[in-house]
Formats: sequence, C-alpha cells, structure tokens
Amino acid sequence: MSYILGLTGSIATGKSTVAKLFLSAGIPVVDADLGARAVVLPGAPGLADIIKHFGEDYLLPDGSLDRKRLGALIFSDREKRAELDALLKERIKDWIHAEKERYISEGHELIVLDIPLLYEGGYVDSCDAVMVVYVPEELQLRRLMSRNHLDEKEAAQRMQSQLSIEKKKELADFVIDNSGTIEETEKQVSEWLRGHRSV
Ligand SMILES: CC(C)(COP(=O)(O)OP(=O)(O)OC[C@H]1O[C@@H](n2cnc3c(N)ncnc32)[C@H](O)[C@@H]1O)[C@@H](O)C(=O)NCCC(=O)NCCS
Ligand SMILES: Nc1ncnc2c1ncn2[C@@H]1O[C@H](COP(=O)(O)OP(=O)(O)OP(=O)(O)O)[C@@H](O)[C@H]1O
Repeated sequence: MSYILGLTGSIATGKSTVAKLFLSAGIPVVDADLGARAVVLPGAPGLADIIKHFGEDYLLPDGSLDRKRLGALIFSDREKRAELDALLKERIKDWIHAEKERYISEGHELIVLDIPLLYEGGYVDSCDAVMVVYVPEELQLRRLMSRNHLDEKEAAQRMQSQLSIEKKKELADFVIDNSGTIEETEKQVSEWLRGHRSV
C-alpha cells in the first residue's frame, strides 16, 4: 500500500522548495503545476477551450498560451478565475490521478502530491495526510514580490486568490515552517521522513 502525502501551502510559501527535498530523498512527487501546464500545451484540448472562451488574444505568436497575460487577467478578477478553473479543473485532476496511479503501480511506499490548490480544489480525500509549508504572510508577500517581480498590490492579489496560509496551517496534519533557512527546512523534512518512511 502506498502512503499518499498531500503537499501544499499558499503561493510562494515554499512548496517547490520542499518538493525538491522529497525528490532528492528519492521520493516521487506529482507536481500539479506541471499538470496545469501539460493540459494547455499547443494541441491540447485545454488550450483550445481557453482560446474559445477568452479569445485569441491569449495566444503568443508561436501558438502557445500567453501565461503572463492570462495570469494578469485571472489574478485580478475572481469571476474570470472561476471560469478558468471550470475549464481546467477536471483535466488537471485526471492528470494528477494518472501520475499517482503510475507511481502506485510501481510500488512506491510514499508518494507526494504537490498541489497548490489542494484544499480549494477538493483533493483532501485523495491523500492519507496533508503537509502544509508555512511562512507568515508578511514573509510570503516579500518572497512572492521578489521571485515574480511583482509590486505589492499584484502580489497581494495573488495571495488573496487562495485560502490564507493561516487557515491552511490550521487544517494541516503536518506543518513545515519554512521561515528560517533552507537548512532548517531540510532538517524538518528529514525528521518527518525518519518518522514516516515505513508507514
Ligand atoms: C493563470 C496561469 C496561466 C498563470 O501562469 P504562470 O506561469 O504565471 O503561473 P504558474 O502556473 O506558475 O502558477 C503560479 C502559482 O499561482 C497559483 N495559481 C495558479 N492558478 C491559480 C488559480 N486558478 N487560483 C489560485 N491560485 C492559482 C498557484 O499557487 C501556482 O503555483 C496559470 O497559473 C494557470 O493556468 N492557472 C490555472 C490552473 C491552475 O489551477 N493551477 C493550479 C494547479 S492546482
Ligand atoms: N527557506 C527559504 N529561505 C529563503 N528563501 C526561500 C526559502 N524557501 C523558499 N524560498 C524562496 O521563496 C520563493 C518561493 O518558494 P517556492 O518557489 O518554493 O514556493 P512555492 O510555494 O512552490 O510557490 P508557488 O505557489 O508559486 O508554486 C522562491 O524564490 C524561493 O527561492
């Protein structure tokens, strides 16, 4: 039986950083953001749906999705975001499910599902437990502004498009505090692994 650990947080709290630590410990990670990109590749039905709904302005000259433009639209408009979610949700879910099943069939003892919208998207029942990567909101805002080169208003809008990190921390089975150094985060993940590797 595989143990399915859901890994989440809010935007820029450090999910990818923690996912890399699991990967380097040899644990398979299903990355929902990769799935979200796969379903809108040129030729994929997800991209056709987006263009039909939002228009050809959201295509780059090479035929790929203009992610920057679509991001600017959906992070500043709740209704548009709900429309995009409705177009992609099931396709992303199917992609995640297929990846999870592939790793289960390979007999992995522990499989991590790295899903930014794990709580919002209704993935809790797909996991045996959920780990939340936490930083206080003030630090989240600073890291998001710096990583994505956003001003404070744009970064705050993106944070508000998800359930707050404080709420996710309350819901979590396990919390990794990523407000210190990467080494401190690594220590918490190693400790968790020591306690759960043979679950
Ligand atoms: C709007 C898009 C094109 C912007 O692309 P961009 O390359 O700028 O951002 P990227 O995909 O790397 O996402 C960055 C982060 O934004 C957050 N995010 C993405 N989509 C959403 C959303 N619909 N609602 C809330 N937060 C979101 C996630 O934390 C994600 O990790 C893209 O985010 C997208 O297609 N979103 C819809 C798909 C989705 O729901 N993705 C989340 C996977 S569970
Ligand atoms: N412990 C840390 N110390 C300093 N910087 C960090 C730490 N952890 C992560 N970062 C930085 O913070 C930013 C956000 O981290 P990361 O990309 O892992 O977040 P994420 O939760 O995966 O984001 P997203 O929701 O957008 O996928 C990155 O620029 C990363 O390099």
